[in-house]
Amino acid sequence: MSVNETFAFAKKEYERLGIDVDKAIEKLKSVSISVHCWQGDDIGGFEVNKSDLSGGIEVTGNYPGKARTPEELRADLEKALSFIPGKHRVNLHAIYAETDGEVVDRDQLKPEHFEKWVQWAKKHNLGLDFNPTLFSHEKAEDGLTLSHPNAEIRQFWIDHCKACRKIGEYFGRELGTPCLTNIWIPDGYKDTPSDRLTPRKRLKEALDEIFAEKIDEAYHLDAVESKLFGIGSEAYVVGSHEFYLSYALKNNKLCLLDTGHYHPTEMVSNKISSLLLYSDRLALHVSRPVRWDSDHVVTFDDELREIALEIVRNDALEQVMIGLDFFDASINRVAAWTIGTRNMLKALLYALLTPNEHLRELQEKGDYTKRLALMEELKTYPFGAIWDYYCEQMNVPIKESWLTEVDEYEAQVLLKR
Ligand SMILES: C[C@H](O)[C@H](O)[C@@H](O)C(=O)CO
Ligand SMILES: [Mn+2]
Repeated sequence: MSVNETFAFAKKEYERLGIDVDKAIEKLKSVSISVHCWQGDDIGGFEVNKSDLSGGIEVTGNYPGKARTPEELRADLEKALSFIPGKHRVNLHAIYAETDGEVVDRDQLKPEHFEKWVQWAKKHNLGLDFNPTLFSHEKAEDGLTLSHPNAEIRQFWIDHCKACRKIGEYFGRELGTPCLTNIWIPDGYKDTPSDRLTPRKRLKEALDEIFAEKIDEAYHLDAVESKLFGIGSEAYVVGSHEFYLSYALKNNKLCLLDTGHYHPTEMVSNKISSLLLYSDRLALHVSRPVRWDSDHVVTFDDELREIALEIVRNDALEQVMIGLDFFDASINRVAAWTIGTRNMLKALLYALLTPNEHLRELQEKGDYTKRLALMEELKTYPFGAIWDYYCEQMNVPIKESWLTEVDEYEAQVLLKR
């Protein structure tokens, strides 16, 4: 059967549940996912004086062909995006600045250092998001940055974050879509602290200074990302979930929830509706923790579907800024982007094809039998036929056919690096 024939059959199945399939597809077309550049080069960046990866995050694997230059990284991103339906965004880090061989320290970064990224984004109709990089630097060697007891080091990182907000604003003004600039810091202690409050006071003061300059939200939004622990900060992280949730609510910033940054049984899907009650917007780093914050490639698993269902059933596609955050160096990196981003979009389509109103009514009248039965039966509805049709409509390869092109790209480009 052709894609259209299987689609026609599947569409009738969903219409029987009262789903407007065409409307669901149109809605999905409007969703932009922020694709993280750092999967393409194992969070290396392009600084003249590069430091080793630090900050308590790990990239494992040594699959050949990672991008070594901005041009290679942009080419790999273009290749991956050619397999991903829809119009999306690319999420950059400050270490991806292009300074033409000049040594520019992070507190001195300027919009001009990202001009090539903006020209590229314009050419490919992409939005850009941004992150200050408060790791992989000599001034972050002891694992402390914005909360550091040394005022000079703290000021360096405050100035770096201030510079990054201006770069984010530049992205927003140039591209006509607000840039989300997300601050994550590695600050914490390996072992039991003797004082949890003082570092958090310093972080709060640092953030207050960083955000003192108001930037038009038409061009720029601020997010703060919490964490539970890192390698070397197992006992205590200054920027905990409670800290940033409170800070974001009190200062009207976006709280960014990374799905790898909570206890293994603590689900981000369970948090979204609570935040939506108190904040206009929130942000996500969708990742897949295996045993710890391992940043595995996102798969089409229960939690991904549940996150998508929470966003869709609460009509929050405009309020939740969906970013991805995984870095697997054990597989082809173009394939990693493709798998993870297509899965995020699949999960959103799955949620858009779910009779959410009917399920809500079943819950409200206490019919938990039908609620469970229907949610389970939906898992074997012909969702894949709708996804294939969507991919074909969006001129991207259907099913695993994109792998052929990835193999060719690997042979002709990646393995020659
Ligand atoms: C590279 C990112 O800033 C990083 O992954 C951060 O978002 C994070 O999740 C750290 O664990
Ligand atoms: Mn993250």
